[in-house]
Amino acid sequence: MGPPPVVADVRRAVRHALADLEPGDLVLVACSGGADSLALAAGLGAVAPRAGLRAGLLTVDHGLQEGSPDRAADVVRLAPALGLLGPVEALSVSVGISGGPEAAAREARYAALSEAAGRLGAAAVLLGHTRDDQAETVLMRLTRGSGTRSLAGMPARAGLYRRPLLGLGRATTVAACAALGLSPWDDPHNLDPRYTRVRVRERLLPALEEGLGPGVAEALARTAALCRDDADALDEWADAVYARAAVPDSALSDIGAVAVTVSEVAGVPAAVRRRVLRRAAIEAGAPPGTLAAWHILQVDRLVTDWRGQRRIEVPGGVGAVRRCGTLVFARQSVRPVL
Ligand SMILES: Nc1ncnc2c1ncn2[C@@H]1O[C@H](COP(=O)(O)OP(=O)(O)OP(=O)(O)O)[C@@H](O)[C@H]1O
Repeated sequence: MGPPPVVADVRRAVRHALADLEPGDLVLVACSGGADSLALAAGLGAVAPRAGLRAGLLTVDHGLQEGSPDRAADVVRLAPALGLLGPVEALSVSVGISGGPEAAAREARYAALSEAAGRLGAAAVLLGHTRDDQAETVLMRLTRGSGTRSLAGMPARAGLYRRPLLGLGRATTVAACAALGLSPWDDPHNLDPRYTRVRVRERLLPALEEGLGPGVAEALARTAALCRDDADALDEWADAVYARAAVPDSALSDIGAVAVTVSEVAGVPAAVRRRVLRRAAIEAGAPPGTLAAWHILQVDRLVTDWRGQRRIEVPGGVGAVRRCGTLVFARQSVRPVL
């Protein structure tokens, strides 16, 4: 008799996500002890031996909640029973408060996971995000007025990180844990309505399903996948335009400034042009995370309708300045040199 269907679903998803790895490669699962990452850890433990992969586990103790060291210790103890026979580590991080405790904890967590993965020579680190997490992410971004790249949600792969469970619902991971006799940890944050994500999960999505019928989460996840394809195509197009439009001027690149020829970008579709401008701003030093769509819309007006307006400031102390036939992006500190 095979495993219960929900357990088989998780294993299939893990197998599919790891299909390109070579025997002997090390795969680590980032496990909080919650249902999603616990089901994922069990899936990895079952799949790795047959694929000839080495499998280990990382759990992060943010030190923000009472009992979190005990939770981390429980996860570490459980790992061998799940079939994870490679390195298993509990990583302690100290979390600052800038940008809110949620964002700070996430940043510290990814830094610790990346450091450990590098030190241990891992070929991949698995994260337990599910289709429901994806739907919540897309809904939050939709209501902030995002473009296709942002509506594409979380990628199945980014660098070392992989998200094998993006095609499965949270109900599957909960059922898989139950079928395997595992007791996931319930993060009290997951019920705290001060968090936007909790309100989206507990109130907004249920209200949407009540009003519009079931399947909203699946539909949002499908939208993310479609947006990803569109965004990838537009990025490729924008790369080609950028290669033509960027002015090869060593005096500019020496000081980290970037210039774009206006006539090369003026005639291309707005979605492509905005991507070119975004890339130029980033190359001049604007931090991608804080560069919003509306910043780029303002910069775009320097191309399409610039009478009167010559300069737009974007995050990171970077300004875009229209100078005759070019748009120059430069940090404030180097502008006097220009
Ligand atoms: N304390 C932890 N230790 C190890 N891995 C963790 C921890 N917390 C979260 N993760 C990993 O991150 C995944 C997503 O967790 P969660 O949804 O709580 O994070 P998030 O803050 O929304 O993260 P993201 O920025 O990736 O969306 C988990 O399934 C797990 O793989």
